[in-house]
Amino acid sequence: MSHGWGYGANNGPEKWGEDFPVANGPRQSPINIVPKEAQYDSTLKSLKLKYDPSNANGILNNGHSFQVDYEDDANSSILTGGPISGTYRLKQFHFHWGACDGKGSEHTVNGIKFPCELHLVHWNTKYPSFGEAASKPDGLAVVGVFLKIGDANPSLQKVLDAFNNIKTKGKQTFSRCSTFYLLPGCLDYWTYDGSLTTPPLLESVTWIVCKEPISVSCEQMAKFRSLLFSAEGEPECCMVDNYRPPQPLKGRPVRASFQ
Ligand SMILES: NS(=O)(=O)c1ccc(NC(=S)OCCc2ccsc2)cc1
Ligand SMILES: [Zn+2]
Repeated sequence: MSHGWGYGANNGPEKWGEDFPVANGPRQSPINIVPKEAQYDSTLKSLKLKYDPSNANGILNNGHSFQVDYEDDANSSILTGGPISGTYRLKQFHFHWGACDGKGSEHTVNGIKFPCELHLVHWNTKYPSFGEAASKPDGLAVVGVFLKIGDANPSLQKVLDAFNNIKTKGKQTFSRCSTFYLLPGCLDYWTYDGSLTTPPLLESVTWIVCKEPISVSCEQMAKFRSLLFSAEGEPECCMVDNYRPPQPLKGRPVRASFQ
């Protein structure tokens, strides 16, 4: 792949292995979750998420998705409990979505795709930085939340209202949005050992996928699809279908925090 990775025919997920051989590794993400095959584990703790909106740094169109970055120099927005031990700091959150409501999520459930999936990215504070943690098997923890079509999501709307300023790759703007309200009411989850779902595809992620989706309206999904992969002045390329398909489980256990 001579040019940067992306989601097109020439640089998409089927080609990533050329530059990132770990793409065919033993613990790649996402996966298809089959609830009946998940093992209930009564020792799994409940998720503890503490998010402080005041350390949100702003929203960036990074050319693959948009992400809301967080100040991660203190334990103000953290994940504890769940399947992890210790304290993981929120670094950013972002989404993956489709060109239509029938696809877009990275994880699937019984082969079902959701129109969108939220990823809340955290790193283990036993390491000095995200970059260090990203190369360790217990370095990262990503909380995945499915979005399903329904009522408009007021918490999401705060992020979408900033979209006119970040239409093209490289644009960023300020937004103070509270991550906490992007979480579902019930925090039952599945968990398994996996990887980043985009290059460099590092196998350092403890995945925590919430069973309960949050809602997003059709109009809000249309707003997601108004962003561009392309930079200002380049031929316009709509930011849609920025998801990697499920990868082989290769014998990994998927545990459930609920019966
Ligand atoms: N979709 S995902 O949640 O698996 C996910 C999360 C973070 C990233 N990458 C990030 S935040 O990279 C920051 C730069 C970096 C530093 C060391 S390795 C990557 C890629 C995919
Ligand atoms: Zn992601």
